Amino acid sequence: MYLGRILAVGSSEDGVFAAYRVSSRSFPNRIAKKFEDRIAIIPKEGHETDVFKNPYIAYNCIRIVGDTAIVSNGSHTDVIADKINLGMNMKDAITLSLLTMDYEKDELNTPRIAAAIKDDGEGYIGIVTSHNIQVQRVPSGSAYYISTYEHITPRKVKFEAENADEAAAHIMGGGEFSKFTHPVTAAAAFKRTVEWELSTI
Ligand SMILES: NC(=O)c1ncn([C@@H]2O[C@H](COP(=O)(O)O)[C@@H](O)[C@H]2O)c1NC=O
Repeated sequence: MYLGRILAVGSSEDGVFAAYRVSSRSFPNRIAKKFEDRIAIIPKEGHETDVFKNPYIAYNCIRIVGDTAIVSNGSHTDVIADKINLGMNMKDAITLSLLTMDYEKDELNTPRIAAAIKDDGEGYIGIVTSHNIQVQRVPSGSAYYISTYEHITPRKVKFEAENADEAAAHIMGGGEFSKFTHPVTAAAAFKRTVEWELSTI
């Protein structure tokens, strides 16, 4: 089954995570690139001009703002992160940003999906489509995912990861996520004790 872009957030006794996967039929020549406090989705070398063919394929997919990790499938990652950085709560920051930026105006009306999670395990996950907007709490001790196509409401999932590398690997093709086609690249933030660690595949 093809789900398009997929994100997941959650927590267990092992730690707190935010994870992201690009699955893509049209733009498979992309990688996740790690910076100090963020991970970006960018074209592979030789495919840089793809960003002029489609405005939705290069963006920060994960940002860390203090105790909070933000994950999304587009430029709204930065809008949400900036609002949280200014003191807005996660629910309002996600809802307001999804409402304002709306679904993507491409041939598929691709939804925007987003989530944020604090290092205490409390989070929110949401989506805006052409016909709906939904933002839902993620309680500490649970994990949820959502995607741009097919699974367009938050779904509880067993997410097995003890660090950022394992979280990126899990969403790329472990457990439930192994059923979903066209994996391209993945990214994850994980916090066990002191610092958020970041990983890419
Ligand atoms: N975020 C992304 O990485 C991303 N990749 C592709 N899209 C959009 O989704 C459309 C369909 O792409 P695909 O057939 O690869 O799933 C693309 O034309 C583009 O407008 C994206 N936009 C949202 O998911």
